[in-house]
Amino acid sequence: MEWTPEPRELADLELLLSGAFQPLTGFLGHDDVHAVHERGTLADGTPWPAPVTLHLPEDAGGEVTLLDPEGVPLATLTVTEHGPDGLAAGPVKGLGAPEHGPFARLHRTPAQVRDELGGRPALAVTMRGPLDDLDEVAATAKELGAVIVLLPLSYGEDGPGVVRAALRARDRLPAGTLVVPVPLAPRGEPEIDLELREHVASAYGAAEHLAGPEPVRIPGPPHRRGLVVFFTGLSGSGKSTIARGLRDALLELGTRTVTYLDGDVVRRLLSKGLSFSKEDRDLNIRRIGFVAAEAARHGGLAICAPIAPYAATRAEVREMVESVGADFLLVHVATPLEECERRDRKGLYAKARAGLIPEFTGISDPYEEPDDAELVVDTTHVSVEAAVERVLGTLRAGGWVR
Ligand SMILES: Nc1ncnc2c1ncn2[C@@H]1O[C@H](COP(=O)(O)OS(=O)(=O)O)[C@@H](OP(=O)(O)O)[C@H]1O
Ligand SMILES: Nc1ncnc2c1ncn2[C@@H]1O[C@H](COP(=O)(O)OP(=O)(O)O)[C@@H](O)[C@H]1O
Repeated sequence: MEWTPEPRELADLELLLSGAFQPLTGFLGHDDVHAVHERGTLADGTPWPAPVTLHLPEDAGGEVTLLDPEGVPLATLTVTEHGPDGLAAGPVKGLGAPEHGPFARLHRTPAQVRDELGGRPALAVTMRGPLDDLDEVAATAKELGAVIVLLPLSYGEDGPGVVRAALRARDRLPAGTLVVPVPLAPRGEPEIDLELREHVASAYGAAEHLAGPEPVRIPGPPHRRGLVVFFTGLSGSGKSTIARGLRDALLELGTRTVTYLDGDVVRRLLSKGLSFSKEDRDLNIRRIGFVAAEAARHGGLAICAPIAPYAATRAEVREMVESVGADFLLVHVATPLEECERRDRKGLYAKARAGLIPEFTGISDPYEEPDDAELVVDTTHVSVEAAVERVLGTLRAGGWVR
């Protein structure tokens, strides 16, 4: 079978294939993960600081071809173990796919770098942001008589920026300084992260390792940050009416760019042909989330108003949006079913009751009430203007709109 791992898993795969995670040659199984957690070693006692794991779907086994998000086969995994938690272990073998992505031309395997060093001692500096003390790096290298190898840890959105910082630093360090991006995803705990960086540095031939300072992250002010306002609620609850009112109010203010993902337009274009089965609804919501996150990635404000009946799928969209550095605001339009049905603007509830529309949300299909909404609006006794004003008030209070 074929499988596309998550971005973090793909980053680990690249390090397994390049040899940067030596002595590992594949994803870890239960016993190794357990030993790593308990003792900071693999099950056989080899020091190793962090779990390197992969989740596969239940039915996976045997040989699995691992693909990148664009479908390019990267490696084969021979599954030797597949636990009930989905964790799959086994050795990986690269398929020689050409690397792409920003600064791919700078990537080199540890063996290539060790070759280039030709036995000279190396001082590796792993970086997640700009280096604040280049003099110290230069002095340490001089003391050791070592070549400086800058290893920008290029995983994630900030990756290209870290590589640029390394290239700038190289220009101010002694001639011969190397820059080799390494897509090492950060681990949750700083000490584990540091230990893993040590391992990677020594794989690249370093006699000594310096860890660059953690980047200082100053998030932009909320009115410049991307934002997705995501309305959820039953059909007829008032999502589209409030969403349109919000869009118009924002356009009148003129302080933010607005992308409005109208539910009907989505179903006519982006999600044309999808049904109202759980699977298709989930796909519809993921598509909406994907487009909204792209709009928010560069500081835009996106408004979406689908029913989005499933909590897990809404959570996925929240995650997608937050992973691009934007904010996510869930607005539950909590108008009760009786009121939606009384309004029955499109006559759909009557048809659903008569059994003419199967799987109709609230009648013959589930709606999972959110327990994580930033704002809840029941429109039963509220005017449209007042409902819009409540959302706008939340945006003003959070500083997203000025
Ligand atoms: N079976 C069934 N269940 C619910 N809704 C149905 C169904 N069939 C058609 N419709 C019409 O489709 C609109 C909901 O589409 P969404 O894309 O928002 O739904 S979902 O989020 O994918 O669940 C919804 O529009 P709104 O009234 O604007 O919510 C309905 O008019
Ligand atoms: N406070 C309110 N906010 C939003 N809609 C309201 C409100 N009060 C009454 N309505 C009416 O409820 C209906 C909601 O329909 P719509 O916005 O299409 O809902 P949905 O998009 O959730 O299916 C509209 O006819 C609208 O005029």
